[in-house]
Amino acid sequence: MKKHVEIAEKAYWVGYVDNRKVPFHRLVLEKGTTYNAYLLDTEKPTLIDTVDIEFGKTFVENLSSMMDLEKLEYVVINHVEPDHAGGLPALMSKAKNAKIVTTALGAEELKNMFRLHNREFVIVHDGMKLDIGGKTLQFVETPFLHTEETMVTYCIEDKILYPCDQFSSHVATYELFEDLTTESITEDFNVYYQLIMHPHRPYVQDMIKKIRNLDIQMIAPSHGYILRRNVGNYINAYDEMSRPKENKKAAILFSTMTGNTTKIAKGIAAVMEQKSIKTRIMNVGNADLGAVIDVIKESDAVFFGSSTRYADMVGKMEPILKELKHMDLSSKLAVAFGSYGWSGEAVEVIQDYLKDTNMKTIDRSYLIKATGMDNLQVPIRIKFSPEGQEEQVLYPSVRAIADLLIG
Ligand SMILES: Cc1cc2nc3c(=O)[nH]c(=O)nc-3n(C[C@H](O)[C@H](O)[C@H](O)COP(=O)(O)O)c2cc1C
Repeated sequence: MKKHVEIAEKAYWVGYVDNRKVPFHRLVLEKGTTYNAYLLDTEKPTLIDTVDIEFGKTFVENLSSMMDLEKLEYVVINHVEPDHAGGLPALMSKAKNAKIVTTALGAEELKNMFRLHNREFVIVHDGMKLDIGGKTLQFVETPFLHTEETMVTYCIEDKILYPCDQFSSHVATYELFEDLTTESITEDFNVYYQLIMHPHRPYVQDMIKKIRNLDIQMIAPSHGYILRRNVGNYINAYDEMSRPKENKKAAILFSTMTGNTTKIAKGIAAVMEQKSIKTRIMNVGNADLGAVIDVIKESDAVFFGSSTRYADMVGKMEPILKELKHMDLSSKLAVAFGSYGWSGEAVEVIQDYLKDTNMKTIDRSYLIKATGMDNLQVPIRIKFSPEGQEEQVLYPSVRAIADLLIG
């Protein structure tokens, strides 16, 4: 197996090919994968990403046979997950003078994960450039692709984009370059996108806007094939696959005593409409049960809200919820919400009813697994009036739900 491969002048692949069936993110990667790291052998030698934590020692031995690691100036970490940053502990013990180049959040996570508090960090912000002596790197922050701290690195002289997880495929390739394989990589490329990137679809659109103005001749990701033929097609494919689905409909059904839950319902509607979701908002206080059921049937997502009065729901929410378990609603998302004063039992009672239906009932666990974001609160519980709490509690969660709906 080759230990390094030249990909451009003074730029080398120095990764590791893992040809096992690799357990990863609750999946088994049947075709294995690669952990692609790159060495830019300039006046200020720079490494871009490392390999999986399991292969850190082999990686460092390989690099040591190529260079004196004390001369390594920078280690760029695009993404902290241990299948890319996992070689850092082994590397940094030998690369005594190297500075770690990453985002502010990336630095915090790396310090805590690998006990690197005493090492020097260069904190990257969007658009920042770094002269590495003969080549210039430019950094673009791409949050949530794959996790929140993520960025990509572009080498201006070589016109190479190093996007870490983005544009990857899980294949244990020895050819390394897509144009050297006889097999089509389309399925592996698309499956990878669907599994890893699509849950963060809106961020893919943001990333594409940011990289569109770069002259990219090669994409050197951190898993699978390096892309240097029709590179624009791969960027267009991400653009196409991440476009929002149109014509989705939501209904917001609620009961209230004094109007606080109405305000929450209106806040939810505003966010949904910003995402071009056709939204119907309905106080079920005086509504006919049949009419409410029709609205539920024609919606793709339904929010059920009530304030709490003596530890229970108010108004006519209960008869509606009782109907749901007799209906086939398996294609629909369901969300509970409500205003409360101190304990907010109504929201939990709604949630109990929803879990007894075949709707996809969203809670915090569902959202963490679907989006990787841990700052969201669903069911949506708001103490008294939502005014002033929208940006912290209400809007981020509703935006994430809307993105699931149009994703
Ligand atoms: C008669 C009454 C009973 C209430 N009981 C509860 C309760 O058991 N638990 C709770 O968390 N809040 C309770 N609250 C507080 C309300 O849920 C809170 O004021 C809420 O913001 C009202 O929302 P709404 O305007 O949408 O009805 C009660 C309020 C009233 C007036």
